[in-house]
Amino acid sequence: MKKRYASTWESLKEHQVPQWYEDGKFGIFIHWGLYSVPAFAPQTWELGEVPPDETWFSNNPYAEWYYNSIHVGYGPSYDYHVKKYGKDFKYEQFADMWKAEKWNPAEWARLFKKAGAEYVVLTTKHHDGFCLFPSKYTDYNASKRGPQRDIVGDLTDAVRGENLRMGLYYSGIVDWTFADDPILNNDDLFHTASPTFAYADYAYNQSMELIDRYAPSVFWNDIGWPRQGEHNLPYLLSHYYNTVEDGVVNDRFNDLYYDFTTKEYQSGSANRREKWEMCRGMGLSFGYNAMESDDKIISIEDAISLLVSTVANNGNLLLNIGPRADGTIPEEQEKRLLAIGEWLGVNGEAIYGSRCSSRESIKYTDQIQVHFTERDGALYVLIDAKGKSQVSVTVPGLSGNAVPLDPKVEADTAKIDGGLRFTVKNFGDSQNVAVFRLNRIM
Ligand SMILES: C[C@@H]1N[C@H](CN)[C@@H](O)[C@H](O)[C@@H]1O
Repeated sequence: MKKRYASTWESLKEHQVPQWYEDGKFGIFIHWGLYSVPAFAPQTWELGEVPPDETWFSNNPYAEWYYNSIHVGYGPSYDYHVKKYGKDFKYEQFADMWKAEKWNPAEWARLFKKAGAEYVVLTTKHHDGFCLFPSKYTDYNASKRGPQRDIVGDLTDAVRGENLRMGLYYSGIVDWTFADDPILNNDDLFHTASPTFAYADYAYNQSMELIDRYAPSVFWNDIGWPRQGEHNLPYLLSHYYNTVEDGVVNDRFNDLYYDFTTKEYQSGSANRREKWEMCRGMGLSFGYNAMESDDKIISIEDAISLLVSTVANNGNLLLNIGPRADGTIPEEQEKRLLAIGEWLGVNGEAIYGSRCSSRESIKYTDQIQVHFTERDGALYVLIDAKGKSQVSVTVPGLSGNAVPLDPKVEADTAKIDGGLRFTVKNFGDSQNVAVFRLNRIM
């Protein structure tokens, strides 16, 4: 019997995180839209590295913030815009320059499958208010302008065709088509952005539209929910769960409710006793930044380290790609997705369907880290060499026969000082993280 949720916080709190989200571990975030046309931002900091003040917002590394970055009227993006497009060029003009002429959603979906992702989350409306779906509530959308197609629907079909879950991102509290005072600090972000009841109804209506049209497995709201519409949330979320029984929502509804909490780069917190998700771009931006060349984005080793450390601490990794305006995925981003997929192809047994071990991760003085996951009565030991070609570490309190999942890993294990000493001489096809299975949990 399908559970039915009432539009009350009490009823919503009975919702459990579904097994597919606990098991899935790895998703692909996609930021694609008008901002992909200029594809520019200064390469400054990771979110959380510096305070979210005027310096951050006027030197915003997020290319998808291009509208606000030029709207503040000074700074690197403003200077770039004036030089490239001219002072009088309006952001909205990008709506007729974005053609997605080389876009092949089936190709994207095949790549995400090869990357070992279990779910995908696509922006349906970012802060600029441009919708990637044929919304009844605005013509400022991709079926009427630019690509002239239902981007959300076409990708949803392709992703589901590869048996992956499709999630949708919605910019709940910020929409610069309703309120576009320049945002220069977090007070602007949470309090002056879209302050009207009219916008709250708009956000509610569009969210219902997305739920009813696409039944997304993830409803990924961003930044917050319009304060004037908080009373609507129990109905919206119960409608969502009654429509998508195994759907999940994040924690960006004004801290009122969540299935999973979120971290973004260095911002946010993770509690390994709860389900959480780490999201980040491959570089400093979510939207494509043409300045972010191969040497400026996360290395393959660091991406695998991030996946392993996130999963071992009860998180999922939602790694973002920023496609070009024409619909192609930059080669350097594709290279990382394929490498993660190859690593998961060899070591995925320790990742998919695993659960957080009671053993906490260990960081050794030379930065080497050892993480643990558990699954079906086995303990997995994931040794992250952090760039070293050979490592030797003793893991206390372990015993038993440790078998590398990658047959090309050359390693010895020995009982020593009440623990197991692992000496890895060759990481085989496992980049910088060698994984061992112990068939009984000690
Ligand atoms: C996933 C990211 N979330 C932030 C808000 N913290 C957005 O401002 C950013 O553009 C991106 O969508």
